[in-house]
Amino acid sequence: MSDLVLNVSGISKRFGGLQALTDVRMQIERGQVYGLIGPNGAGKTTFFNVITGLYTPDSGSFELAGKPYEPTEVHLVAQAGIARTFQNIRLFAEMTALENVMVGRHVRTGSGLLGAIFRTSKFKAEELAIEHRARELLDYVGIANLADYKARTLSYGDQRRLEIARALATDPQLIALDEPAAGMNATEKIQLRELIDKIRRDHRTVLLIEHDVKLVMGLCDRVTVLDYGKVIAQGTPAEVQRNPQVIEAYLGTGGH
Ligand SMILES: Nc1ncnc2c1ncn2[C@@H]1O[C@H](COP(=O)(O)OP(=O)(O)OP(=O)(O)O)[C@@H](O)[C@H]1O
Repeated sequence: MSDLVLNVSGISKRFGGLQALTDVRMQIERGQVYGLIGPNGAGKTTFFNVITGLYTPDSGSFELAGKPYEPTEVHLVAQAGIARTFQNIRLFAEMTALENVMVGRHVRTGSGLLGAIFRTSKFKAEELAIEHRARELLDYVGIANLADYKARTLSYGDQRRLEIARALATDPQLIALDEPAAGMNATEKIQLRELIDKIRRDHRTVLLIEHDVKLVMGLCDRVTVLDYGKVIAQGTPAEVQRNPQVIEAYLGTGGH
């Protein structure tokens, strides 16, 4: 039996007169790197925003790891098990790399505000554990040496790695990466690819929106192609690349 992490059924979203998503369906299995591609304005970001609670869909439903999942409020999304990065990096610029990851980890801890105020022993032990895990994650994404630097001083590629570390810190069922390769140079892209590969080898599940078709085709297990908010193809990269609708709508334009 397949192990579905995210089951998307019939998601539609309209903005005024614009139908941004129409009946989008998708099934993402555990351990997959799943690509979502499409020309500009196809609805990729809208879909991300729907699964991460920023927009409410007009119709359709989700199941996350077999349970109904209603992303109604942004802060509940990480708790439910979806972590994301953003097209325009959103780190806490004045906090260190380590502190940024620790913030992500706090989603999974319990001693709460009173524990923090009174600095209970449970709170202190928990903080130490959080710091330990955050350091492990910085090491995992390859920037352990930058732990004490403010996020804003990191290179672009390292800031993207830090965002991924922060997302992983929430122990997500699904990590959603919104154009992680945007603005990266060739070397950074190779490193990013290696990192996503490693994340998959560790049996984590990744949803990837990306304009870099080469990266998507080389990395993803399955791909969904959106055009004008509709799914026009779904399958392995090889299947999708052969699909005439895809060639016409997207790959044929050569512009992405
Ligand atoms: N908040 C909004 N209000 C109105 N229209 C919106 C809103 N968000 C997105 N849209 C419209 O919905 C359509 C899909 O946009 P979306 O940003 O999801 O596409 P995309 O595939 O992510 O594009 P890109 O590759 O350019 O980022 C576009 O026509 C866009 O103008």
